[in-house]
Amino acid sequence: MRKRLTYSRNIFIPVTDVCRNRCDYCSFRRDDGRIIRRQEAADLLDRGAEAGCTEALFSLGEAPMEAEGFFRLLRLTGAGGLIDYLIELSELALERGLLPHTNAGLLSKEEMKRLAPYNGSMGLMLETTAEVEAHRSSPGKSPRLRVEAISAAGELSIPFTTGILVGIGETAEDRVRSIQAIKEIHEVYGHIQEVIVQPFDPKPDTPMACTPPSTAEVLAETVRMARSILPPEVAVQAPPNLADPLPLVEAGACDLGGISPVTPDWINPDRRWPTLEDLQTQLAGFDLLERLAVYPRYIDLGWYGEKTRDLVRRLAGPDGLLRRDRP
Ligand SMILES: O=c1nc2n(C[C@H](O)[C@H](O)[C@H](O)CO)c3cc(O)ccc3cc-2c(=O)[nH]1
Ligand SMILES: C[C@H]1O[C@@H](n2cnc3c(N)ncnc32)[C@H](O)[C@@H]1O
Ligand code: MET
Ligand code: SF4
Repeated sequence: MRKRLTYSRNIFIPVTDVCRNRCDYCSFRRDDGRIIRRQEAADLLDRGAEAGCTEALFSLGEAPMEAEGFFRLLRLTGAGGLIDYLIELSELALERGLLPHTNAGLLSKEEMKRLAPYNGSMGLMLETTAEVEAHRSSPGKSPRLRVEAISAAGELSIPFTTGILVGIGETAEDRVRSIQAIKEIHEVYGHIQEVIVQPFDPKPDTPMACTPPSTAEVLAETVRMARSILPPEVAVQAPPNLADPLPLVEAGACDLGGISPVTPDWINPDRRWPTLEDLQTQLAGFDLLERLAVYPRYIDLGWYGEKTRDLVRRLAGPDGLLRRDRP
């Protein structure tokens, strides 16, 4: 049988680039940040729906409420608070047939509990369990806090995406420890649907502009290590806009993550996603299958937001992937 690779057709909605952290590798965060308005989000979501997308990835700076000036930006939207606004945006996505997946950085357990009903799944990158220089101005990248937040999502039975960022000053042993930490959390709660092996990509005008990214060999070795440590039901994801996917798939990655036909990857804006036709060519010999924001196993378990239930039922086929003959 040909090997199967999954991906999700998504649209990337940058909610706000205001962030309390300052990661040395990040070019997404802005001092003079902005917030997306309802109408802008609705227009993007309309375009996503038009292009056949099934997932809306909402990403934003962490705890923007703690950053100066955000209160004024949020007031422009008329929303009562950040979580209220994220819920409203999720509703706009659901109305258009897109399943929300939110990665907002650290959220409290109470915040996750409020937002989860409107999300197919949620995400938070562990990044690394090591104390790295790149995170010296990012209190929210504390490994302990990230492990606690991923665990809290498990207590809430939220299907979860996490991962490691490779090449930010961690060692090979640190990468093993990071993957082991994810495995241990999953052993307790069983909610980790995928682990992203995300290569650091240098950005101009950031403190890490001149830091060389990891080599293809290190990335492939990291994927192989992750595949050997994580249990088989946890997918290893390799984003195809940041590195040649073929060696990573050969090393054990089985998912390509979100691929947006409409929006750029706002975190890596100069790294265009390949088209599906490109991927079919690059990955000849593999079957590319479209999945939803929530993996089949969690659809079976009923572990997805209750407000997403009708849409999940409409989109999912008998195998839990995207239904081909959609009504
Ligand atoms: O928890 C998540 N982290 C996400 N992260 C991390 C992840 O590394 C990716 O899926 C891709 O890297 C695409 O570059 C993103 C980072 C990006 O630069 C772009 C998209 C995403 C998407 C997600 C996501 O869906 N969930
Ligand atoms: C959403 C995720 O994007 C990742 N991220 C942030 N900046 C970069 C970069 N320069 N290169 C690669 N990934 C990055 C982080 O891992 C974050 O958690
Ligand atoms: N700011 C969050 C984090 O780094 C979400 C992704 S980066 C925009 O965890
Ligand atoms: S990576 Fe996320 S947490 Fe770090 S500065 Fe960028 S937006 Fe903030």
